[in-house]
This record gives sequence, structure tokens and C-alpha cells, in this order.
Amino acid sequence: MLSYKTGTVMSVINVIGLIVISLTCCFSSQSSQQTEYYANLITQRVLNAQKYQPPDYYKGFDVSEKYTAPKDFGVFDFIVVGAGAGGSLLARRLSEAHDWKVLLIEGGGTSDDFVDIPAAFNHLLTSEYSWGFKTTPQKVCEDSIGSICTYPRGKGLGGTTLIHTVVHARGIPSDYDYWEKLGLDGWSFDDVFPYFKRYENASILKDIDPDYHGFNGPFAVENYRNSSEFEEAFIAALGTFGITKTDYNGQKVYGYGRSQLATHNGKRNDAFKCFISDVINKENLQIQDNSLVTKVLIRNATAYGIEFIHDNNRYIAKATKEVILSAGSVGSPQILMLSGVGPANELLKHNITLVKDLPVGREFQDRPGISMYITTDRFEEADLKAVIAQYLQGHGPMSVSQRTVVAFYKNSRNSPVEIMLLDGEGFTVYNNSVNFGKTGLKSFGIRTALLKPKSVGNLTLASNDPLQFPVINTNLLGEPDDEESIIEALNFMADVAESEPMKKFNATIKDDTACKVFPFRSKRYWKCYLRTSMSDHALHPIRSCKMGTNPNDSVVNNRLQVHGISNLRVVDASVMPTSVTGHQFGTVFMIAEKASDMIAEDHGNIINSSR
Ligand SMILES: Cc1cc2nc3c(=O)[nH]c(=O)nc-3n(C[C@H](O)[C@H](O)[C@H](O)COP(=O)(O)OP(=O)(O)OC[C@H]3O[C@@H](n4cnc5c(N)ncnc54)[C@H](O)[C@@H]3O)c2cc1C
Repeated sequence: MLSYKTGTVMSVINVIGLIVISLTCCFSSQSSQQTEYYANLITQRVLNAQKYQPPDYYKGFDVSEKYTAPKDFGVFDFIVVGAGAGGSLLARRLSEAHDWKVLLIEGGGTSDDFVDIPAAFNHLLTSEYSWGFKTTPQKVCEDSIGSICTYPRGKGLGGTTLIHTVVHARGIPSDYDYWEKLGLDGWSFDDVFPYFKRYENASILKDIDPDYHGFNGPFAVENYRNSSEFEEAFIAALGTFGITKTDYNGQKVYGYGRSQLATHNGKRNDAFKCFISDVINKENLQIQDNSLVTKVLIRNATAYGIEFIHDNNRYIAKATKEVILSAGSVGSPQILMLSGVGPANELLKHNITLVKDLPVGREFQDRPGISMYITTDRFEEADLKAVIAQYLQGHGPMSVSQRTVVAFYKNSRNSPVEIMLLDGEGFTVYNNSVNFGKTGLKSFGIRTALLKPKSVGNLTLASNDPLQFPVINTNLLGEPDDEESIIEALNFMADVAESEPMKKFNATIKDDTACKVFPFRSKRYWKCYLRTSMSDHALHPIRSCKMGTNPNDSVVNNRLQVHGISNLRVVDASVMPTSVTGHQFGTVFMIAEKASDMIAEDHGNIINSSR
């Protein structure tokens, strides 16, 4: 017989047991509901992406009342145009000065759970989160209709950080020291380094040079938590070519490192989420989305506001201190030209009254990026729900954009090159059913990009209609030297794919392009390969509103102010005068951090971050 006490203890244990069982059931039914939710979301969105037709113009802003008088949207101290990498960070910092009223205005809307999945990036390029721009005919798209490439740029609160591949790699000291050598005082590495540290929180990154990172910023970076035998073999293969381990955001960029990712618990950490979401309710910060800015209002060579379209109406918002364009390398030059700031002959062509003759869009530079796929003898069984379950725990292949290892090296021409492992195949579609990877023999990819190409293109207006997309000519591989460099990189990728460490899984380069009529690895083969769908833009455009000292060949000065126009700055990738030995958004974050200090200085104010 049980004593009263023992009985009570047993009943307590039973009750606890029941609670644990019901909690477990509750959690497991919750997580199976979540898995189901993600499976449906992914299926629907991947299938939608397949049917995507890029628009020919800024769709959604079809102003029926295009010519009616604009409505008054109010007065602000600062108006920041574009909530992408640069604009989101800058608006956060400006709003830290509590007596400043800041408007952050963005063409797109809010993102959702699908956008948060890093592995979904490919499907976001053909979605409502991308504007749908196209290039003029380019060599690298010779197998597309009219040789025209699609040219994705992010649309929405977060900008291109909503669709990018989340790798944080910010360049080397000599990149920025060179900017100073161009006459840009204040942009040497010593000058900009504190700003790189200020935005970053690298507390959980592994294998880093701690002196080169920030640990208190709002932008959290993490490593991908899983690894694979392809990753091990890729790293071993790099080793056989003398590429050794490094922190590529540390003292020595050349070498390989496991990716440092703009993710938080495996989810995309876009610029709006990490810089604005925690300050969104501040009274002095107003966010206005789904609004296309069509013009900066300029009187007596001074900017005093913007015009924009929202919900089929035109509006005017005024700025007492500054208008800041952070609309990216495509958006910012277009808005400037529509406002009368641009090359005189270009504006004349489109009947736009000239306000200031500047070489806006005269330069536009992107990088070539080329992939190669490799088949193996390893078998995999695709299981969407299993990878979703991992994602819900903050890891697994859905939480990375396949780019699990990144390496930087210099080629024989002393040109910096990147090589990355693309681990896995991402979401796949078979018979209208969406899976992750495919059931069958596994493959992986290797991707390269030329970090400092010589070819430069340009960006011009199609017309004076703000709803028309601009004309983007990237002139990718326009310079023979770039083609030679990338062919050398392709040979190196093939060497890596055929190296000893890859033999254990019978790695074989997939050769299903039309180029197989040429001898594999011959120059003619690679020249053909460069014109297939394996080859494209890295989508890191710069220089369209280049920073410089001379208004004849630059658009903004070293304080990012548009030459000859007061109260107007550009703060985004378009001001970069040359590319860096890394990726891009880190540099844009740095530019925005530095801009916030320069603006505070110029207006005699203090923002919290500049303590
Ligand atoms: C597929 C892809 C992969 C990439 N991968 C990486 C990577 O792994 N690592 C990396 O560092 N970089 C990567 N990048 C590049 C990086 O994301 C961008 O360089 C960076 O986001 C640029 O920042 P930005 O502020 O200049 O412009 P954006 O982030 O593009 O922001 C511009 C904002 O302005 C808005 N806008 C434009 N015109 C108007 C208008 N008229 N009115 C209102 N709003 C407007 C846009 O909607 C957008 O939100 C990638 C880019 C792409 C496309």
C-alpha cells in the first residue's frame, strides 16, 4: 500500500508526465504544422517563380492621374530614398538624432517567410521582390533571346539584401587606400575600418581574426552550421593549389574560409530587418513603402524634396535639410537624370531641363560570375520536409545559398579572383512537385567571379517617363583582358574539380552545353562556355554615381554630396569608384555608417552611434 506521501509524489509525477507528453505533442504538432506551412509556401512560390514574366516597366505604379497636381506628403529633416543596404542603415543612424525627423521611402513592400530562406534566392530573382530589369544585348547572354540578360535588383524593404546570396566579404585595406590615392580624403582603410566594425556583430563567428571584426553592431553574422564531404574535398583541393585557410574579413583576405553569412539562426538577415525592425516604432522615423520616387525637387541648385507615386497618386515630400538617394546603382542614377542632373546631351535627348551637367551613369560596372557543375557517384534522397525541419532548428541546407566555402586568390595577371563551392542543388521541380535537391546522383557546383574587371558599361535613360526602366549596358567581358582572366579562372575551376581529393566520389564536370562540339578545356570551348547560361553577371554593380574630386568624371564628392547641388547626397553602391576584393553589401554598410557621421558633422548634430 502506498503511503499518502508516496501517493502524492506519484500523482505529481503522473501530472508532470502528462504535462510533458501534452507539451511534446503540442510542440510536435506545432512543428509539423510549421513544416506543412513551409512545404506549401515553398511549393507555391517556386512554381510561381517558374511562371514569372519580367515586367517592361515599373509595374504597380500605373498613374492614371499622371498629370494631376501632386498631393502634399509633409515636411521632414531628411528624406532617404530606398530601403536597401545603404538606405536602411543610414535611416537607422539618422533617426538616432531624436530631434531629426526622417522619412525612409521605398518602391517595394514588406518581405515574407519565403524571402527569409537563404536557399530560395534563385527563385526570388524571378519574383515580385526583384524589379525585373534587363540589359542591352551582352556577350554573356548569347544563348538568350536577343542576347539580353535579366538583371535582378531587389525591390522591397531590404532592397537587394532580400534577394542576395548572404555572403559577407568586405575587401582588403589596399582597396580603400586606393580610394584615398584617387584624392578621396577620408576613405583610406584606416579611415573606414571603424565603420566596418561599427555595424557588425561577429560574436558567434568561428575562426576569425577578432581584431578585424565588430561585436556590438546591429548586423549579426554567422557561419553555416553544417558541412559535407564535398566541402571537405573542396577545401583539400584548394590546399593542393596552395590556397590555405584564412579569415577573409581579417588581416589576410587571400585564402579560403567557411562562409560568413548575413543570417540569424539560419534565416536571411536582410538590411531592413537588422537595421530598422527594432527602431520601426520611433516617432521620428517614418517608413513609406510601395512608393516610387520619380524626381528630386531642386531649386536654385538646392534639393528641397522629392516627388513620388503611391497608390496611383502623385505626392510631394519636402526635406528641410537633405535628400539622400540610396536607390542603388540602377535607381539612384535614374532618379538623378529624371531630376535634371546628368549628362547634358543625354537629358537634351529626352527633353529634360538640365539642372547640372554631370557624368551620371556614364560608368556602370559589374563583374562576370561563372558556374560549373560537377556530378558525383554519391546518392541522395530528396526530402523537402526533412530539410524544412532542420531549417526550423536554424540550420541545414535551406539556411545557406549553397555558397558554403569562399576563397580569394590572385591569378597570373595579378587580378583578384573568387572561387566558391556551391554545395547542393537547392529547390528543384519535377512534375510540378517541388523538392530540395533531387533523388539520384548528387552534384555540386564551383563558381568564380572576377573581382576587379576592366570592362565598364553605362546606364542611360530610355525616356523621360519615370515609369520606364533605364537602359543598362554592363559591357561584361567587353575588354579582352577580362575574358583571358576568366578563362584562366575556368581552367583553375576545372583543375580543382579534377584534383585528387575530388576523385573519391568520381567528380566529373558536367558538359551539357552546346560547347561540347569543341575540345573540352580548349580556348574555343571556354569562349563558347562564356556565352552560355553558366555565365552571367555577379550582380554587384557600382560606379554609376561615382565618387571623385572632379565633376567632369564623377558625380559625388568625398562627402557623397552631388557636385554643384546643395542638400543632395548619394549613399549606396553607385558611389564606389572602384570595386573591392570582396563582395559588396559590407562596403555599402560601411559607406552608410560613414555617411551618417558626415551628415551629423555637417549639421552640427550628434547621433548615438558616433559617441
Ligand atoms: C542575386 C544577388 C546576389 C548577391 N549576393 C551578394 C552577396 O552574397 N554578398 C554581397 O556582399 N553582395 C551581394 N549582392 C549585392 C548586394 O546585395 C548589393 O550590392 C547591395 O544590396 C547594394 O546596396 P544598395 O543600397 O546600393 O542598393 P539596394 O540594396 O539595391 O537598395 C536600393 C533600394 O532602393 C529602392 N529603389 C530603387 N529605385 C527606387 C525608386 N525610384 N523609388 C523608391 N525606391 C527605389 C529599391 O527597391 C531598393 O530597395 C548580390 C546581389 C544580387 C542581385
